[in-house]
Amino acid sequence: MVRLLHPRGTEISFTLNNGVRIPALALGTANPPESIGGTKQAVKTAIKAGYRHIDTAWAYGSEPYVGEAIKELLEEGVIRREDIFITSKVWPVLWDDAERSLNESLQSLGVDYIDLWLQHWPICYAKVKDPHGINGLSRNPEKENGEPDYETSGDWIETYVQMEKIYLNPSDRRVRSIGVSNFPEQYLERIIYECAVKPTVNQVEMHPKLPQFSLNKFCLSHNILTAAYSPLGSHGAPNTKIPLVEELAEKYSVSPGAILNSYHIRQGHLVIARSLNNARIASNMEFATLTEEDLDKLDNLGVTEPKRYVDEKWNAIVPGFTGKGPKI
Ligand SMILES: NC(=O)C1=CN([C@@H]2O[C@H](COP(=O)(O)OP(=O)(O)OC[C@H]3O[C@@H](n4cnc5c(N)ncnc54)[C@H](O)[C@@H]3O)[C@@H](O)[C@H]2O)C=CC1
Ligand SMILES: O=C1O[C@H](CO)[C@@H](O)[C@@H]1O
Repeated sequence: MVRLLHPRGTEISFTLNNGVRIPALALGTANPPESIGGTKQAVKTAIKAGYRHIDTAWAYGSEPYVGEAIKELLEEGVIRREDIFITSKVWPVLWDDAERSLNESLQSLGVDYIDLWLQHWPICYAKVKDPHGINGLSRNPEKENGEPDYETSGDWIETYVQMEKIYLNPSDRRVRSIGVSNFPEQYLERIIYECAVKPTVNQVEMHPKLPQFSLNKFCLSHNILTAAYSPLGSHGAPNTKIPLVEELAEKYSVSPGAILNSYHIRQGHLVIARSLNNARIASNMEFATLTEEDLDKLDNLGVTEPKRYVDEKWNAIVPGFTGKGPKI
């Protein structure tokens, strides 16, 4: 058994390409609708345990619960606003109204700035009213034939252009940094070529079964940090059951969740893991100083057992996605 003195994942941070410091490990809040109310307690537990980064989005419906947690933590004197880092995102139904997205996120979160604001997907969706949707809009609008209802006249770069305008306005302090999510290399190239502000982060699905070698190489060469979402394999955390991950958890005396998070932090990537369970929130913070050999073995799973878990049918419009669900 290897025992090393080391920090926890929550104590490690990186620097974005605009100089802003970002905590490496975030608590995810894309909780299912039936348990979304548990988000408030999870955020409070996480921050009290040492997490300093919360990942949310306009589309998750979790922002009001994150907001309630932050309000109480501020009132209790546990943290100051500047002690925590909040990431939020613009969903593609607001592809041409980033201003509305930002104002609604700020309102729901009860804060006056967001630390990192991402374009959630390079997609333009039609705006369809839905009283059960997010702030009155359908999250994933569909046509009568069940196909995704894209705004075909839209250009996904419009969202980023609107975001950078807000970020670049010196009298506007609502956003400390901007970035993207689910962007393949060729889309990043277009942003770098056509826009004034290079994204600080590209948040993508990433774990040993989807190590994103080529995208990471591209992002590293452009000083864009990659952030790993669904590190545990999303719903039900299937990656925690991988025998190699269990073996490494035993070797380092940490949980399988901590091995999966450390896999990214050890390589200089951000990582976002979700849980509503106090013990798991705490165990996911542990950090294992995985060796090069361990990392190589984990990377090899991307060759022998490749899998993408987040691949819904409306994603298929983005290069690299099939829209056919988790099996590839
Ligand atoms: N930008 C984007 O398009 C996306 C961003 N995200 C962000 O990334 C976050 C994390 O990704 P998710 O897909 O939510 O999945 P995840 O990979 O974090 O796994 C969540 C699942 O793992 C379980 N779990 C957590 N810790 C565990 C442990 N130690 N042992 C066993 N089970 C454990 C949870 O109960 C839940 O079922 C999201 O909550 C969201 O904030 C997620 C998907 C897409
Ligand atoms: O962020 C997101 O979360 C869901 C999957 O959990 C996905 O639709 C979106 O990109």
